[in-house]
Amino acid sequence: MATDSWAQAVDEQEAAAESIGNLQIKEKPEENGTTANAPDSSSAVAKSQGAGEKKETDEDDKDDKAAQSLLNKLIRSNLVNNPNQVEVLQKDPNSPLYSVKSFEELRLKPQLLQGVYGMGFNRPSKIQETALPMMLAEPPQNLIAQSQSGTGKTAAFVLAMLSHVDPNYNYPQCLCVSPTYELALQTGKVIEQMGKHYPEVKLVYAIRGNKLQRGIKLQEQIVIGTPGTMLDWCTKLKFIDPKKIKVFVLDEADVMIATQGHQDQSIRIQRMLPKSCQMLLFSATFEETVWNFAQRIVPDPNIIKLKREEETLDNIKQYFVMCYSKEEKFQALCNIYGAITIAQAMIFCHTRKTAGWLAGELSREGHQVALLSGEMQVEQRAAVIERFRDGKEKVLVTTNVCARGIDVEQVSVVINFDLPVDKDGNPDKETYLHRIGRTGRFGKRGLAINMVDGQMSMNILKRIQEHFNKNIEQLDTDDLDEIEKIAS
Ligand SMILES: Nc1ncnc2c1ncn2[C@@H]1O[C@H](COP(=O)(O)OP(=O)(O)OP(=O)(O)O)[C@@H](O)[C@H]1O
Repeated sequence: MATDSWAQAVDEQEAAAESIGNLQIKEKPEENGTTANAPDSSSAVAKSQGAGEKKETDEDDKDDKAAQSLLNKLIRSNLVNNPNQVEVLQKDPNSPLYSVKSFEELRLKPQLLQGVYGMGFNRPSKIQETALPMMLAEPPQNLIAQSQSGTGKTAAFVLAMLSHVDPNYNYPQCLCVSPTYELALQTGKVIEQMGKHYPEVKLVYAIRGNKLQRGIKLQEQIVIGTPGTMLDWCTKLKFIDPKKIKVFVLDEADVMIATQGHQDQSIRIQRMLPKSCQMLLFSATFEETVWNFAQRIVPDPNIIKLKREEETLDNIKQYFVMCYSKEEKFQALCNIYGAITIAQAMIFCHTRKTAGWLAGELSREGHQVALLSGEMQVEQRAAVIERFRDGKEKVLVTTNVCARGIDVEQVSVVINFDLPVDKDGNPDKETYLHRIGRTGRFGKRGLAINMVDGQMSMNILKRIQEHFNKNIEQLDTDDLDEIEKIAS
């Protein structure tokens, strides 16, 4: 498919594509330590956007934030190392700002300290250094915290919730709302792990499918769930007495506001809570809409921000190859593979169809190829990325939507089989930078090869080049000596 016709191809694909709204997680939370009243997984599996809510657009055109966020959680095993400094805006600028370098300084309950160390945490992460003293202060302080995924936000608010509950009282004291069932489950798992040595504290999931008998009052101290069910449990069903809530956490605020209705439901829950209740809101990004929402949820907040480390194109050698069809592009790719040793490469295509075709052709050529495609469920996608990250496959072919926001650290070669363009056919510079660029963390050199297949894509390439003011050299893939040079 020529790049020029991509928009049409996407349209066709969208018309035919199935929604990926049925992302499912099968596992049931473990029941050791902090006890979880999890619903039967077969009945409780809800749609990622909430059962019954129709997704507005199809996968190839939609930035499915909830799925991305979940994927990142599933494949991440470590803290993201961010060299930036946290910015702190205190409610009361005159009060001293505490920051801790160890968990001991927080004077946690011994059971919780044991839980924290049991999870392998040696010291607080950058965001935790400042957020934890604020959250654990007396009287408790409200907090809005923004930092990219993987910087330790979940662990921080879980520790705050576990510290504030009183296990002697058998009623809900902490509410935590998450945008989807799957994200709620992930947080629930962290609560269970961290509360492993604190079995008196119990947890229940307020999610569609967890049907409780009418008239009951919850005994669990922590309720985690999606906003709609949580609201019903506080209002119509009265399983929770909102007046007794001490801590209210709103997680993944940026994902939350992407779903119509979640904002209103969250605000309605918040309005029922007592003035003394501690309000905590977390977000990976902080655009205007998130900020407006955050201010409605959290009165008199302290604010902590940790800026994302910017990617750059320094240290990246960029080339383009002139072709006239996808077959020629494939041939050029084979020539490159024939001439240089590529440990691992990521190849980006516009559509699932091209990605599927290319993966098939490459594997016929004997390459170990992994394909990341939109129709896969989120867990399958996580498994593919994990295998690739572990080096089990050497080539990962994907569409941009699938791979957006995912860092596969060791990849030194990125191939744009199709150049990234936005819906209007303009160069998508941000995506280009994200695909090719590197942060200080992976400061090693990289190689980027762009496949151009006509005048239109040549124009796009020129605009990308001008924007970044970095030269993209032409590569003649029929000349083996020339290809060899790029690897040196
Ligand atoms: N202090 C710490 N020391 C070591 N590892 C930590 C620490 N805090 C959190 N982690 C680990 O780092 C990873 C990211 O943490 P966490 O999930 O809390 O981040 P997050 O900012 O909430 O990101 P996301 O929203 O994507 O989950 C997890 O694997 C977590 O177990």
